[in-house]
Amino acid sequence: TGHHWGYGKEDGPSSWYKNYPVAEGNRQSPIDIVPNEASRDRDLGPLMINYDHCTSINISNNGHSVVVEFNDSDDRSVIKGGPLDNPYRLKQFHFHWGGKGHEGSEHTVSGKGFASELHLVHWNAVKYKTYGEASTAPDGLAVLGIFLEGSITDFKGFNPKCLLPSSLHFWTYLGSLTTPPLHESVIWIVLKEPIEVSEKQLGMLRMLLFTEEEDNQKMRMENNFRPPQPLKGRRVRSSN
Ligand SMILES: NS(=O)(=O)c1ccc2c(c1)[C@H]1CCC[C@H]1[C@@H](c1ccccc1Cl)N2
Ligand SMILES: [Zn+2]
Repeated sequence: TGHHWGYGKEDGPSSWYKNYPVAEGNRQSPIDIVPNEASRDRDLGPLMINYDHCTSINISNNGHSVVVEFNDSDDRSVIKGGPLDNPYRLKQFHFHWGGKGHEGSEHTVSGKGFASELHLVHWNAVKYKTYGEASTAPDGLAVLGIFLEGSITDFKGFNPKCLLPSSLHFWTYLGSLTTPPLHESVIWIVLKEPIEVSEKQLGMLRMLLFTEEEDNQKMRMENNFRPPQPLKGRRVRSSN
């Protein structure tokens, strides 16, 4: 199924274009966000996030990240408002992280990275019948990106509701999946305020192992982040 890809020297982000030519497309993610080049857009209403009745199904290691899947058979956990014309259903969340310090997030802010980045993945169930169909449509997915930075506080478990920072101010732009198949189907919403997690929690993410399918040797899963991609004339909007 599909081509093997990873974050190593041979199969990492700089080689993805070979099997996924869209890697060189016009709306690739992540990007470097430059706050004072973002345009404040008064038409951007507030983000409305309702995870009150979210039901997580499982937590798994898909070989590229640790993923928590949710029941998306109805609109119990949705995000709407902001740049979105419809409610988008929560499907899963996962993380990207680095081996140390301020490397590990996918988006950067004026060139500054964070220790990790949480992606809450939602799909447009109003316009599309399945997640798979939405994942290839230009307005099919909405991913909420939240920066994690190391500090002494803990975050309590994986309930996405308590993973949100106090402020829902955000940047938004049209982009793509940050991993193969790199579909240009994501409306990105990146929160300005990072959440704080403890070094212990970050250490846990860094401890996760994944297997190399072929030679089945254990490899450390870290630095599972794609570097920022060319903006190619796209506008980044900012909530007021
Ligand atoms: N980092 S990210 O937030 O830009 C992101 C968000 C959603 C998805 C992906 C990456 C990729 C990575 C694993 C699965 C694949 C995709 C998907 C899942 C199931 C079926 C089809 C597809 Cl394309 N879902
Ligand atoms: Zn991701």
